[in-house]
Amino acid sequence: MRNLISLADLRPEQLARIVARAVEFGRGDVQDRPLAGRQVGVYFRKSSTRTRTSFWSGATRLGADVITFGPDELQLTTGETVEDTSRVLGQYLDALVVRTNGDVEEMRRLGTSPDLAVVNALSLDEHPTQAIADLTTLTEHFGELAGRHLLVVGEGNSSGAALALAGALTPELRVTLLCPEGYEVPKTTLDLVDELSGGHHQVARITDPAGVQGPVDAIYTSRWQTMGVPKADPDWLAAFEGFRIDRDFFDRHGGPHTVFLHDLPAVRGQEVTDEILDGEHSLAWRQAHHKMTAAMAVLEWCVVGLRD
Ligand SMILES: NC(=O)NCCC[C@H](N)C(=O)O
Repeated sequence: MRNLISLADLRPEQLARIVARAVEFGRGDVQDRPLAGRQVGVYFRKSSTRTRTSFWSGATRLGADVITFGPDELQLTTGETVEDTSRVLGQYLDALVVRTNGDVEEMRRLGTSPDLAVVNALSLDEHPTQAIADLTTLTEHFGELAGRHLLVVGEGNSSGAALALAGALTPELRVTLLCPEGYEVPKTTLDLVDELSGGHHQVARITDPAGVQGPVDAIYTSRWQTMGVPKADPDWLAAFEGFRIDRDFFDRHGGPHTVFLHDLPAVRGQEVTDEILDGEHSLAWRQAHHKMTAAMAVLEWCVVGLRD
């Protein structure tokens, strides 16, 4: 059993292998049921449309049985420790897919049972399986990531942090994080990017849209209020002026072959216009499909290992 709690735990070749497997699943390449007889728990403390359903559906397609837990259904809510929960659930389950209000460190405590593979399906600070779905979408579309330039626009939230770490593990991919001042990817994540890559990466951080060195190959955005939670500053919207992905932004920083990605859910008209989200350059809906192929590749890697 192997956890997938942070992309920082993966070696570059492991990430590449998981993405390649997800691309295979995207071609409908599921010959057998590698998780037959396995039990996968899905424990979500926060709302989810894509991640919970895609893990559930993906696990079932791989032959596993799935049990789901709502936010208040485990004794964690009544004070049982995270470690004790892990020790017990490890005796029933092979994997536990978790979305919490906590950080990666809390998830690591849940991942202490050697018999239970814990998968981070979004923590406060990172969304690793989203980044795997994103790299899968880009790899499927472009054939390879080498030489491509991904522009990540908006709040430096859990998806942005995961993409920064993905950039550290994929030095052949250029990743520019364009986040408004005060809403950037945390410095701890950027330090981790340096550490993981030994300084050999193409992850850059800017706060002014005029600083984008385009045309880029992919423009990615995410809703501005992470998990729909209102921001503390009543004037926060002012900081995001110029960050909406509309036709003008797309034409200024993209080209005829540039694609658009969004982790969804979208707040239409805010971080992206309908024209772009539904337009011919949008891969956002295919990207949503790859939530499932990524989930399948991650579960297979965690529980039985990927075959070469
Ligand atoms: N695709 C997803 O997993 N969406 C969940 C929300 C992620 C998004 N960045 C948000 O925090 O709003």
